[in-house]
Amino acid sequence: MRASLIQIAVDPDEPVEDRRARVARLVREERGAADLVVLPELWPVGAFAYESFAAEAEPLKGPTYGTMAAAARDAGVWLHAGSIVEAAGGALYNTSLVFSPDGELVGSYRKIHRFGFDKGEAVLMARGEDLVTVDLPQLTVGVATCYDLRFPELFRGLVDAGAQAFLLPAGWPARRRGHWTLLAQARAVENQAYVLACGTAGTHAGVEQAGHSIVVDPWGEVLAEAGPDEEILRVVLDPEKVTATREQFPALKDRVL
Ligand SMILES: O=C(O)CCC(=O)C(=O)O
Repeated sequence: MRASLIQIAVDPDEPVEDRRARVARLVREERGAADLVVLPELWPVGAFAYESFAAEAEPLKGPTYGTMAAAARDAGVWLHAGSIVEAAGGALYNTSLVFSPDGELVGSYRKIHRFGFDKGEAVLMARGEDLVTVDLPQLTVGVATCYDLRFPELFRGLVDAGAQAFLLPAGWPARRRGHWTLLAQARAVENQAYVLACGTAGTHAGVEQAGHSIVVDPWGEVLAEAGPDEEILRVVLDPEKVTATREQFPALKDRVL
């Protein structure tokens, strides 16, 4: 299975509408090169652009949904379209969208762990409650978002639900880039699963982004890692590797708690 992670630069000078069109073009250009495309967290607005969340909030089936459904269909790929600021029932959520190659929504995930402590996303957004997995043709993927990466119990829950790979869109700050790489490898090793973690590039709302999107295999080896700027990472995933790793080193079977 060929996967492409598109590490988008989120530049406050680029209007959201233009970025949507540009990202849709980038997804379409993966036609024939990828089976699965992954985008970052909140790339339309910027994960730290808190003051724009309300203005850029959209219903689940809003402009990003429409543009990304069409891009998935045109590219003929499974698309994790990153996340949007979703407006629903008077609240905002950080919601990820996953589309099939027919452009059908096959999964949506509301971020469970909101970042910011007593500020920002943590107070502006409501918390998701449900774990989400999606069955791709050869691989069951579990979905998590950015700060979720720090909470291993969420990933164990996804493994219990059948996940063999984790798709993690993010808007991770450059200041904690070391944690990002370390935690991505840790989640892969402890769960014997692929980690596909796609971050943003650039600086928005005064927060320099780490970039450095990363793909880690079930043994913890880094298959590919981006630099700090906008970039597309292309990797080949082997679903058999998950089975083989779990059989040859069956640590998951020794869980007690
Ligand atoms: O945990 C971190 O260091 C970054 C998390 C974050 O930026 C987010 O969830 O938006």
